[in-house]
Amino acid sequence: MYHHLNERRREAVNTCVQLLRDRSREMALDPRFFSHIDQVGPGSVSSASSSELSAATGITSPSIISTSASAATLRSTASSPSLRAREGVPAQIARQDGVGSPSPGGNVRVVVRVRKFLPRGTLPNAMRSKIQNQTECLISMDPHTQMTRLQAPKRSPYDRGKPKSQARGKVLEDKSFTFDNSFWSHDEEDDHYAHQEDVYNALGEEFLDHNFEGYHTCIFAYGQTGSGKSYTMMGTPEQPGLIPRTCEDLFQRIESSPSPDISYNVRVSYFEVYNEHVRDLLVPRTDPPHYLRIRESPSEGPYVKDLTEVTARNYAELMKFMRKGDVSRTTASTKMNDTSSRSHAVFTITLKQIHHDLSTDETTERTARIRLVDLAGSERAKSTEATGARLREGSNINKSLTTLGRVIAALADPKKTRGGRKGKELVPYRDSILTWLLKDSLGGNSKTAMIACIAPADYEETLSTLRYADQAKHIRTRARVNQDHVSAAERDQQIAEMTETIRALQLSVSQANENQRASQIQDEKLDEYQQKVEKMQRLMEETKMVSECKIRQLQTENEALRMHLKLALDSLKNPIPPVNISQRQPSLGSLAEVEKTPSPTPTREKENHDREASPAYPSESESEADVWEDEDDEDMDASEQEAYQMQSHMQDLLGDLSVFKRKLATDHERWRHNERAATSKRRALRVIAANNR
Ligand SMILES: Nc1ncnc2c1ncn2[C@@H]1O[C@H](COP(=O)(O)OP(=O)(O)OP(=O)(O)O)[C@@H](O)[C@H]1O
Repeated sequence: MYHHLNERRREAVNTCVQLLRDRSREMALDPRFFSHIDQVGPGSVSSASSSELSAATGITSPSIISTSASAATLRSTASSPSLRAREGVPAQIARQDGVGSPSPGGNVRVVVRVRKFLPRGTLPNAMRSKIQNQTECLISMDPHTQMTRLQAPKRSPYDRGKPKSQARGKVLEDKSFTFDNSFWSHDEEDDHYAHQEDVYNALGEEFLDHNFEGYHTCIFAYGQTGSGKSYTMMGTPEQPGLIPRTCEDLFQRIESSPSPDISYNVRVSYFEVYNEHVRDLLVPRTDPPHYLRIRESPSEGPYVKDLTEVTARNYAELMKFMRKGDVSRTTASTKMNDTSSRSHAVFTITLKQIHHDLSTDETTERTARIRLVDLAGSERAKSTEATGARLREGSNINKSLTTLGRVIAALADPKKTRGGRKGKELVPYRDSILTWLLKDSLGGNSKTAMIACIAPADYEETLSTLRYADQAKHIRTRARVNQDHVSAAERDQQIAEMTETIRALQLSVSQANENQRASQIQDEKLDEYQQKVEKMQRLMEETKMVSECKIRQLQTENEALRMHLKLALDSLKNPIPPVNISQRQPSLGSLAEVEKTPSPTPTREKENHDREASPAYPSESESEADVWEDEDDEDMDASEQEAYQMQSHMQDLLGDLSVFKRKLATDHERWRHNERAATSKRRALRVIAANNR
């Protein structure tokens, strides 16, 4: 039974290979591709044949046989031009029906690339000494089998000649691994030297084909620091890497699209994960840095909230955004790399293709996400001799890469990924920001490739990278075409719904504006009223002060009058006893003296004369006592009169005072009443203003 099944499987694969060869010849493929296919010949398909075929073509065997897009998929090979995307897309889009038609995923595609020795002048100090010690290249690659061989370094002189068991250090062995591609970028003199262009042709182009078919893709570069990740992904202006080449090819394909029925929309975002924080690379740096949050949606998986996503209308615009993000990326000079990437950078292009079929009036939308990730390099604190911030960065980089390793290990283990909920929880995506964000790319709806970058002369680091990569080969993702098919009726309904939503939104916006205006008016009124109240308060206080001053003055006056009155009454009650006349009458001698006085006043003279002439004036001979009595009586009358006048004046004053006091009390009461009213009005206005906000 098993044998029979195996036989049938072999037959099917052979048919596929034949089909593949025919189609490939039709398209005049790169000869390297044929040599690759030849490896997957009838003799070699029995063990793990499907995965080898997948390695050779980038697709899995079931899809070759069964999907309607098989012919198109066959054209999407490592070195083929993207004819499928350029020619086939319109037809395919029109042909595809249903929402996100399922298509089998595939294994993560794993390629490895070894870099050259770097010129000594360009090397950081720490690497110079390292390379001085290890000038031999430990890597060899077979372009036919795509095998990468890691040779153990020569044993130390101390251990030379001794049996392995007696050697002092660890016994190092040669190791071999087979990957989907082994890119030899060590010696340009060699025939199989892989330039930047070759890497793009073998991997980037095929992945772009997948994008035009509607698949999400992800290519990430992994490797120790200084191994060539950024060179492979970004490259240099003279030698552009995978990202700029993908951008260029993308717009070339769009611009040469033969179908006028398809419109394209390209959006781009760029972020970095630095010290377990996400930072938008398309917005200017801020101090302190602004980090973004991660959310998870049931349909799209984890995503970065509020990430800038801009539309790029042509290649130049796309490159402008790429450069802008690149400049903003966190890099630093370390002992291992002068421009070491201290963060994981994720460059994402979203390609939307909208095809409208005029004959049926139907619309088909395909959305593909192209994720290109340049990871920070794994590093050993000992090699980098990092301290402080660099050491912290290094440990965070290592933490996320270790988690990535655990995620890869879990995904590669069928026991952990198969089955229900329980199995899924075994993949520790959430243990680092990087793995959480790459969740979909690593184990979900995506076609994914890993580029393992290695240095030519570092046995231990290279072995660890190759083991990592070897494990990743076993991961299967579940990529599907992300396509929405909308009939004319559905589209009309959508438009009606959207129009309704827009109307409701406009209404709420205008309502909000009105509310804002009303609250502004309320605020202005409140301000005005407050100003009035303050003015009134000031006036009241001034009036109060004047009143107080008046009261004080009146009180003083009152006091003075009271004293005066008291004195007057006292003097009335206790009149001054009449003064003895003899005391007052001057002596004759003295009168004589008076007479002798040279110049009596004319008045006195006149009085004397009058007195003599008029009987009304008593003569001097009349008794002096009578004169004094009359004078006393007159004095009494006058002072009594004065006292009465004063008393009545005082009573008037006291009356005025009490009237004034009453008035003051009324004013005070009115002022307090106004104050209370103002306070309650203020409170009411504050409540109205708060309700309006
Ligand atoms: N294939 C290659 N051909 C020529 N030069 C290369 C190649 N790969 C890497 N280099 C050079 O090696 C140096 C280190 O490479 P790169 O900066 O890409 O390393 P990295 O892995 O990104 O390091 P890090 O993780 O520290 O950022 C650079 O000077 C780069 O130009």
